[in-house]
Amino acid sequence: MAFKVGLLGLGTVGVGTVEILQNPAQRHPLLQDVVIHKVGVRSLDKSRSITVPTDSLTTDLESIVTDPDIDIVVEVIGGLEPARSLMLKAIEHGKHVVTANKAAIARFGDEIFTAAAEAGVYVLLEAAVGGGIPVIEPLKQSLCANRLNTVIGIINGTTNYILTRMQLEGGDFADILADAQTLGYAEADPTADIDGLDAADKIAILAALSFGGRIKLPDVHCEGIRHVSAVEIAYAEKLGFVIKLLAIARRASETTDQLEVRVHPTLVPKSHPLASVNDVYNAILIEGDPIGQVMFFGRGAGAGPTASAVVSDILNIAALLTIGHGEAKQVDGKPLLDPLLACSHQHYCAIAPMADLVTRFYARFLTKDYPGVIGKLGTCFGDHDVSLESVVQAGMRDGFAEIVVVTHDVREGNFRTALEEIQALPTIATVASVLRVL
Ligand SMILES: NC(=O)C1=CN([C@@H]2O[C@H](COP(=O)(O)OP(=O)(O)OC[C@H]3O[C@@H](n4cnc5c(N)ncnc54)[C@H](OP(=O)(O)O)[C@@H]3O)[C@@H](O)[C@H]2O)C=CC1
Ligand SMILES: N[C@@H](CC=O)C(=O)O
Ligand code: NA
Repeated sequence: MAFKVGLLGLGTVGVGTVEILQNPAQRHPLLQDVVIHKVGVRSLDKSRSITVPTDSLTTDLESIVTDPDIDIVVEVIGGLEPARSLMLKAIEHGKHVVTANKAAIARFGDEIFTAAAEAGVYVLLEAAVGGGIPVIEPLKQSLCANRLNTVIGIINGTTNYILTRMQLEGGDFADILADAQTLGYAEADPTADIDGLDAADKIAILAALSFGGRIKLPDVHCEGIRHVSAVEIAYAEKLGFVIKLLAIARRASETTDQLEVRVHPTLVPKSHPLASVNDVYNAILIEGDPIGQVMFFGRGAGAGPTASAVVSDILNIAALLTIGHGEAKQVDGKPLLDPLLACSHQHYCAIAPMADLVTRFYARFLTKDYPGVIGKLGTCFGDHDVSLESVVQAGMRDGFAEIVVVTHDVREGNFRTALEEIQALPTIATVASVLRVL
């Protein structure tokens, strides 16, 4: 039995996918039953590192998603449109969909999964989060017996690559970003990586799967790495931390159903398992009851790793088709979907305001070098219940005394109010940096 794939996109991930499908030896035998029927691209003239039959290449992507011969549409063009419309049309035409497109799923997941449930088809997205790391399928299946509490991840390969190289070798941000683009890690528009938007899309998807409800993307607090300077990386190092762009989703407290869902650069203690996740590697640490902590680690971007996830989704669908998806069990004339593989959440999760977040903070101040400055800082913080774990007067910078503070766990709203008062003190020249600490 041959299952026909319509591939939308032949860029980094599309090429990686073709490479696996064209080389089935020593992989799962089911791969031999999967054939690439058509490939949709923007330009027919572009030179490609792989060869596909010229009569399968087309710029008419609509003809792929409506082709009655195609069983599975693989969407790896990226972006919002026409990716959204093409996926919806494929579903409407009874095709299963595999996508790596976290941006489209994070924004249009409701519409896409509702349409898929209506049509009795699967939309699988293992490649959309953590590239090659299996994390979507484990959340849906292997971990489904757990009450999950926390998901913390390094889930953007480009920023992890940049931060790692900044930490290890200094180096110019723009040059390092250019390397990440050459290696195929970055999005078509790398601001999605640098400003944390790609990680926000991914944590919204992970939170929805972990906590059983949809997430409104604007509810995800999102900060990127533009303001992480070499100075902060050096201070973090001295204090026993590394700086990572973390994406965090967790229950805000035992007593409410509210979640925290946020992305921001974070000082991570060097002893923490996420601290040693470097370069393009991603890792997702999940905590649940009764499993405790479990961590997934691997390459979060790049052609081969991402294609590994795409092809595993194709094979999952091929396996279901092999045993006769839709032929045996039907409800209202529609094929019954495996409830552990399909997405069927209806309600939206409530997200706690950032002001209520309880966390540690790092802050760096430039002050006039008068006696009593540290005391004034301490008083402002103390007035707002912000207790300090360490205060270091580190030296002079640009004629100002540099003071670095790390707090205990405090309420973010209180910390920000104290910071406003501190900023207004005549002795304070600048609040040079504020970062959260894990
Ligand atoms: N790169 C990575 O490491 C990862 C990427 N992803 C996701 O995978 C998806 C694809 O990424 P990637 O492979 O890097 O992207 P690329 O930019 O490398 O490739 C995009 C492909 O889609 C084609 N394409 C784009 N728009 C259109 C259009 N309107 N009509 C026809 N063809 C179009 C392009 O055609 P042409 O070649 O003719 O220009 C190209 O072949 C994205 O959603 C991305 O977020 C997920 C995980 C990792
Ligand atoms: N641009 C993304 C690619 C994978 O999703 C990243 O850098 O992680
Ligand atoms: Na994955």
